Amino acid sequence: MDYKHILKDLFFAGLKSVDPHTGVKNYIGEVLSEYKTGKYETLLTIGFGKAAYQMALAVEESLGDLLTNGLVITKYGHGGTLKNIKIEEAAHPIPDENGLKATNRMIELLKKNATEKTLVLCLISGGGSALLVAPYKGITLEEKKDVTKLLLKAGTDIEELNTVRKHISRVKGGRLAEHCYPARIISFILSDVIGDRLETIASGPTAPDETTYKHALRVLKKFNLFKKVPPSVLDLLRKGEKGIIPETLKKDNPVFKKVTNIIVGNNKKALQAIKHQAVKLGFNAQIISAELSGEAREVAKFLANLALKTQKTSPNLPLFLISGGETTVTVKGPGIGGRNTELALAFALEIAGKKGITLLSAGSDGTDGPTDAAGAIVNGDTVHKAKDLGLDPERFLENNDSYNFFKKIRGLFITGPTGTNVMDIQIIVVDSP
Ligand SMILES: Nc1ncnc2c1ncn2[C@@H]1O[C@H](COP(=O)(O)OP(=O)(O)O)[C@@H](O)[C@H]1O
Ligand SMILES: O=C(O)[C@@H](CO)OP(=O)(O)O
Ligand SMILES: [Mg+2]
Repeated sequence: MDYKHILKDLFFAGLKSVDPHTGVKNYIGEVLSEYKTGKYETLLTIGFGKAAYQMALAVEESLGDLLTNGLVITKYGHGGTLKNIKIEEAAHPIPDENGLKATNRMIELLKKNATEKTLVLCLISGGGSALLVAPYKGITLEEKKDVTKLLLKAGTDIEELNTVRKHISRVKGGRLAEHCYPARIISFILSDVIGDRLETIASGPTAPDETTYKHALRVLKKFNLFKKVPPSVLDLLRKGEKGIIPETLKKDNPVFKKVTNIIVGNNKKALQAIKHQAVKLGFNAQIISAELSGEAREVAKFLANLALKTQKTSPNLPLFLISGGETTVTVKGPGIGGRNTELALAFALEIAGKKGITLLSAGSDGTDGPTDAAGAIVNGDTVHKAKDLGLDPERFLENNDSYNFFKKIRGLFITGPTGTNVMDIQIIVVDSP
């Protein structure tokens, strides 16, 4: 049986359950009832992230003319036009001038409007760290871009990456909430972080930060970046460590008395919907974890072993094994790829020649790394198919060139931007050999 279409349908069923538009509508009542207490004169919407436009659209549809003003920043190609909320587009994952300008405008907007009588609705989704960009005094945008590039390439996980980003920013690590003070803030958050850690999603602009300058320096040390990062960045972090400049906002800060953070969708919800749909189609299904992390090719080995073992021992075949999370790739080669195509290629090598196992691995946002694919679909024939075409799969993996590998063998899974963003999803179907 060819499971490719079923895997794709299941993936889309998962995405539907974490549609940010629906997520916002599910919780908008909280904003409305707060606004209707009569305490507020101004209702402002701000937002940033890959799902920002979809979230803003839901807000405009729900609140209409109650909205006073708004500005959200999303990734290029993810925007649209709204009546009351201005949509700006900027670069991700490396920030750019557009992001910087839009963020400055957002800070101005907050400065002008933030009073006790203002209710700020803040729409947060993954990608926000790059899109909401305001380097700390003494650091230029170019320097910020350099640090981001270095950290991404080094294979930092999102906690580590954002620990550094939070400490060189005027808006991350709770500092955006400070710009809103004394206004009331309700943040709707679409989580693309393992464990839904508020301080990590989009670098926690409205959440208390548990990390310190010391932690940020530790990250640079761990990845041997002391000599590589711009001196201004090292200098700032060291000043922070010595207490010369203030820390990011901690949980006892009075600013947070004004803030409510609400998660409106996450990876786990998508996995549950996939399981539900698989069962509805008459299959057995099991969620492995919504917290997969680690080097993509290692995670691939773990999943392949699990699938092979399941094939040998489970009485319930065909069985769908569902997982999610966010792996990391330490990019050593010159190739093109993302976490999902890398994982899929490594998985294909592990199950080469075996019958009955198919994997789909894809980014829920529809973009895997700097590519136009969401991920890839592989089975036991993938490696043979490549070899028949004269390709060396191991070589492609070594070069971190998984995108080109799948492009050549037509194994890419392409969806275009999906409008949502809840990390990555793997669905494996295990059938008898
Ligand atoms: N050649 C490559 N092969 C595999 N992964 C890569 C490659 N180049 C970059 N990446 C990975 O892509 C990730 C960024 O992908 P992206 O989908 O934009 O991230 P996110 O979904 O978190 O915003 C980084 O973790 C980086 O390690
Ligand atoms: O914005 C961010 O900090 C992260 C996590 O939320 O998202 P992404 O990995 O998509 O950049
Ligand atoms: Mg992605």
